[in-house]
Amino acid sequence: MLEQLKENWEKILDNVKEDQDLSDVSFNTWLVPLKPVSVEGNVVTILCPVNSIGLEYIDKKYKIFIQVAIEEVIGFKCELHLVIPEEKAKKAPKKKVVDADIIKANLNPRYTFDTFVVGSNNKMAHAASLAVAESPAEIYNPLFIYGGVGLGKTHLMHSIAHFILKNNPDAKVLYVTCETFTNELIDAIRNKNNITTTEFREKYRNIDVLLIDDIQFIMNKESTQEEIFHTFNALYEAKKQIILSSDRPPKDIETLEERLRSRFEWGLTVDIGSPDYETRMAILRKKEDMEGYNIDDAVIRYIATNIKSNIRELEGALTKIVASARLTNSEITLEMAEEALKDHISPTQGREITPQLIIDVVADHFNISPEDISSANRSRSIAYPRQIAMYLCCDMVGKDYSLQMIAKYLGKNDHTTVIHGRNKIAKELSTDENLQYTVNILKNKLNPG
Ligand SMILES: Nc1ncnc2c1ncn2[C@@H]1O[C@H](COP(=O)(O)OP(=O)(O)OP(=O)(O)O)[C@@H](O)[C@H]1O
Repeated sequence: MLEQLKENWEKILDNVKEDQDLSDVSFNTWLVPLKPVSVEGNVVTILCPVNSIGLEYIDKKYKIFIQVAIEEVIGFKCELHLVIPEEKAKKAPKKKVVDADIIKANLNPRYTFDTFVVGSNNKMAHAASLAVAESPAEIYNPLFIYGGVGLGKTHLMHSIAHFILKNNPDAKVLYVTCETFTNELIDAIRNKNNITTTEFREKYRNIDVLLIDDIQFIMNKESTQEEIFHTFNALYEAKKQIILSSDRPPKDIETLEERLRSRFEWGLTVDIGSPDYETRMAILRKKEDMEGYNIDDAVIRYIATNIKSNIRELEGALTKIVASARLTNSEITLEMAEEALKDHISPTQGREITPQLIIDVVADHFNISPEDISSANRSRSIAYPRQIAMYLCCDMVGKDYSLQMIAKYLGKNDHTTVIHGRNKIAKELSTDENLQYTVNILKNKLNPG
C-alpha cells in the first residue's frame, strides 16, 4: 500500500489543491513538503517537515481533505497520523478518545459525520458543521442550526463534538439540552443536590466547546436567558466554541432578549429542511446497512414515498417493519410493510393517480412548491418540472380527467400548452438519459411497487 501511495502522492495532493481551490503559495507551503512514510493497518503516517504549530495547522486544515483524496485516488479509506521529523520514529503517540470522554460529553456514539447522510436539505448545515469541527472557535462562532422536528440537528451537533474530541481528546466538550441547562440552573439556585450557583457557573464556563440543543425553550425563562447571556460572553471572550440548535431562527424566538438574539446571530445561522425523496432513500439505505438488514427495494421506496417530513419517523417505520417481521417470523414484503405501517400511512398501492398527486410528487422531487408548478412562472427551474408534470399527467392519470381539466390543474387555460409540454418531454426522453432516469424515479414515487 505504501508503494501505491507514493506512486500516486502527487496526484493525491493535486486533488486536494483542486478540491479546496488552494493558491500556489498555500499548496507549496503546506502540502508539497508532506511525504507518506509508513502504512500500518489503515493508519498512514505522513512526515510533515514543519514545526509543531505548522503540524497543528495542517492537522486542522488539510488532514481530512488528504484522507478524502487518498480514498478518491486509490480507494484506500485511512486515518492519517501526522508527524514532525523528530517524531518520525515514535509510534502511535496520540491519545485516543475513549468511551468515558464521549459519555462525559453526553454524546450518542452513533451520531457522527460518518453516519450522517448529506442531501440537498442539509448540505449547507453539514458543511458549516464540518468547518466548525475542523476549526473550533475560529470561523463560525456561534454556529446556530435550526430546522423542524426530527431533521438531524442533534445528530449534526453530536457529529461536531465527536470530531473535535477525536482530534483533541483533551478538549472539554459538553452537550446539553436547554431543558437540562435550565433544570440544573434551578437546582443550583435552590442549592439542591448541594450544587451551588458558583459550581454551576464553573461547569459551564470552563469548557472548550458548549453545545446547547433546543435553545427555543429559553422563551419566557428570564433567569435562564440571563445565565446563558453570561455563559455566552464568558465562552466567547475566551475564544471557545458555542453551538446552538433550535426549531426556528433566532429572529423568531419570541421573548428573547435583544442582546441574546444579536449574539446568536454573530456567527453563522444555517437551516435544515425536509429531506427530498433521494435523501430519504439514502438515509433508509444507510440505516439498513448499519443494522445489517436486507430489505426489498419496493419496501424502502414505499417508506421513502410516504414518510416525508421527519427522519425520526422514517427510521421508526423501518424499525417497526423489521420488528414486526421478527415477531411474526415472516418475510418482509410490501404487503407486510403496508400492514405494519397502516396506522402511520395509508396504502398507496392502487391509489388513484390524479393531476394533483402528480403535481405534488413532481414539486417535492424538484424541491419547489406545488403552487410554483401551477403558476405563470416561466423560469427553467419551474417550467421544466411543469412540462414533466404535463407529460406524466397525459401518461398516467385516468380517463376521468380531460386534457382541459389537466390544463386547469397546471394553471393553463389552453390544453394545447399541455400537449406541447408533453410532446417536448416525450421527444427529449428518446435521447436524454438523465431525463429517462428522472421520469422513472417519478413514476416509482407515484406508483411504488
Ligand atoms: N441526514 C441524516 N442522516 C442520517 N440520519 C439522520 C439524518 N438526519 C437525521 N437523522 C436521524 O434521524 C433521527 C432524528 O434526528 P435528530 O434527533 O438529530 O433530529 P432533531 O432535528 O434534533 O430533532 P428534534 O427537533 O426533535 O430535537 C436520528 O436518529 C438521526 O440519527
